[in-house]
Amino acid sequence: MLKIAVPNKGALSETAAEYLKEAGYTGRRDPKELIVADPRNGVEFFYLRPRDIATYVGSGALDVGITGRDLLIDSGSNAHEDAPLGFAVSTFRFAGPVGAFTELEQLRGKRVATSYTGLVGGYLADQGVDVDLVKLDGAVESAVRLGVADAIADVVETGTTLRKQGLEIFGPTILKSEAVLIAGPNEAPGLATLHRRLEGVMVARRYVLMDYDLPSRLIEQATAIASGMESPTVSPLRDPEWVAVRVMIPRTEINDVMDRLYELGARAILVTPIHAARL
Ligand SMILES: Nc1ncnc2c1ncn2[C@@H]1O[C@H](COP(=O)(O)OP(=O)(O)OP(=O)(O)O)[C@@H](O)[C@H]1O
Ligand SMILES: O=P(O)(O)OC[C@H]1O[C@H](OP(=O)(O)OP(=O)(O)O)[C@H](O)[C@@H]1O
Ligand SMILES: [Mg+2]
Repeated sequence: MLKIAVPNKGALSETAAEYLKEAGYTGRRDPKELIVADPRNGVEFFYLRPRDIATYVGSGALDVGITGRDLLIDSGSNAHEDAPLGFAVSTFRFAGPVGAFTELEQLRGKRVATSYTGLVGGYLADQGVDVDLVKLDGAVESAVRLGVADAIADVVETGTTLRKQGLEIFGPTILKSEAVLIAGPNEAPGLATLHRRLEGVMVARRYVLMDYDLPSRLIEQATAIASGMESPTVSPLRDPEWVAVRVMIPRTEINDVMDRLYELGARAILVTPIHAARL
């Protein structure tokens, strides 16, 4: 059985559970369950605190896990990133009171609050900037206003939390983070299957199928607008002057591509979701 560590709460847990469900695994029904066996798929899930997942996987106690790249690096564990998963996307940034700091150097000798002392300490050591790190558990954005730090380093998604506390980001991006599949030091049979299944979920979420009819003389121009994964599927229609075309396109481009294809002369443009994929 492949032993898989999954987040039991927090920002990663809900989407991680959805990914696993869409990948065909049986998740827990009750949030109090900590261990769930899925013998049909040859795996066992361990619901753990996101911050502890890299520790369990790095030690070899569990084979693989889903966590954040920032948490993986922060842990200093022996686990490694196997695949990015495309959700819980954020950046890790320094922030200070509006107008107070413009560059990293200005942090020298200052108090910097963070929940990620491993990640931030490592980064600052690489940059040769000595600071006084203040370790907090969360809600780090309040640390400056409350006087325990001069600046902070934390997860930024929209930047709303920072702004509400009168802070602004400055200096270089410490890390671009997202949820990742991690693996431990031992070889884990079954990891390749899990990896392919999760990648399939990512593709199914990110792409849609677009079908349309087109005068056949326009196919080259249409391919320049939407080229698909390898190349569009082109099928004959009863009218020899027309063809039916199918392409995969990123969800974010649906309306732009439809507008451009319609202007070119495509008609009956239909978009359908993908439920599962193996590329
Ligand atoms: N607003 C956010 N947007 C994207 N990713 C986020 C966000 N907040 C936290 N994360 C990511 O979630 C992971 C942290 O997970 P964890 O569940 O410990 O944090 P949390 O959501 O702060 O939980 P809690 O605050 O309940 O302890 C990190 O990988 C972090 O980058
Ligand atoms: O840039 P934003 O969109 O505002 O999101 C970033 C915030 O979200 C997370 O906080 P969370 O709510 O998990 O609280 P925490 O700081 O106590 O962990 C993170 O720690 C930041 O504070
Ligand atoms: Mg949080």
